[in-house]
Amino acid sequence: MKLRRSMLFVPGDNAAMLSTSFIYKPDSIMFDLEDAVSPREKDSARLLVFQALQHPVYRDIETVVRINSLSTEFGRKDLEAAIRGGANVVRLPKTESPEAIHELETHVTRIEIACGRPVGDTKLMAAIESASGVVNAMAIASASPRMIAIAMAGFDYLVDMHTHRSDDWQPELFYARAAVLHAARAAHIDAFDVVYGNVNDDEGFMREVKIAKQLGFNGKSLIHPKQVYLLHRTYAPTQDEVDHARRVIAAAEEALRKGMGVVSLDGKMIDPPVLKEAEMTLQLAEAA
Ligand SMILES: CC(=O)SCCNC(=O)CCNC(=O)[C@H](O)C(C)(C)COP(=O)(O)OP(=O)(O)OC[C@H]1O[C@@H](n2cnc3c(N)ncnc32)[C@H](O)[C@@H]1OP(=O)(O)O
Ligand SMILES: O=C([O-])CC(=O)C(=O)O
Ligand SMILES: [Mg+2]
Repeated sequence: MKLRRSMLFVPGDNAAMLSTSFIYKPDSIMFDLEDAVSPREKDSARLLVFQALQHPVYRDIETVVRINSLSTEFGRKDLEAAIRGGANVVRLPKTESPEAIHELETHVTRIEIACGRPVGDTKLMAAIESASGVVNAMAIASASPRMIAIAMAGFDYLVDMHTHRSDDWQPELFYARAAVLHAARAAHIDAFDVVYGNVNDDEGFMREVKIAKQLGFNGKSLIHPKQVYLLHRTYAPTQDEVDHARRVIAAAEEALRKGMGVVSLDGKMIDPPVLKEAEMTLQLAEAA
């Protein structure tokens, strides 16, 4: 089980951040060449990211590169740098259709062959940032066997929807979160919740982390190192949850020995889905 709770954005033009981001131990590091980099820095950022990808400190951590859209003058050059540099995953921003993934995949395969990487080695993920993207989320999530995740991108999405982010339970994001999550689960890939932009508001960030966890997201895209720690702490099962999961598994094994399909533990039913949930809790605790 590859743990993907935290995917930390690192602006591709920031040499200092590129050289230190691994110390914060996010599950994945995402070097950004898109919106965190101004147009005049795009070329130098691409070179910095190409070099960072090859540094030994990034050998043991999943590296992701957010490229510019292939319809821009930067997209194809970004993709060359990401694949030749050895990025594990390419993140396509503002994805609206499965055709965009097919186009991306054609270029990825061509570049892998050209640079001698095994075909299929580079994985893909898509950020969903518009109403069209949300409506097409299922087709996007299942557009390629290279797809490992889709991410809900709240900033651009809420602009497209003519609204803005609220506090509390965020009704403006509910449909999109649910749609992206269902698409990911149906395609058996991971799902990331939105970036939280106020790095000084831990309480607001934690509110969103709890929503994401409760809905079932694997994790969130992050923009600041302290968000990594806060998120990992919330996603980790508590000792009580681990103890309970162990008791559920023991009860289920006992039931199996006795030939019973369903038993009760502390008055609560234990059946196959309850057992599966307990196993997932232990897997998550072990991986964390
Ligand atoms: C809607 C979107 O597209 S979101 C994606 C694009 N946006 C991004 O990529 C933004 C990424 N985040 C950042 O650039 C920064 O965190 C900012 C600009 C938001 C805040 O930066 P700062 O004010 O410098 O934060 P702060 O002073 O708290 O940083 C503390 C330390 O963490 C480092 N740090 C901050 N953010 C990051 C990051 N994303 N990755 C790596 N290191 C980081 C800083 O370099 C600093 O290191 P130092 O103590 O060694 O000097
Ligand atoms: O992709 C992301 O997570 C961030 C982003 O661009 C957005 O919210 O518009
Ligand atoms: Mg965006």
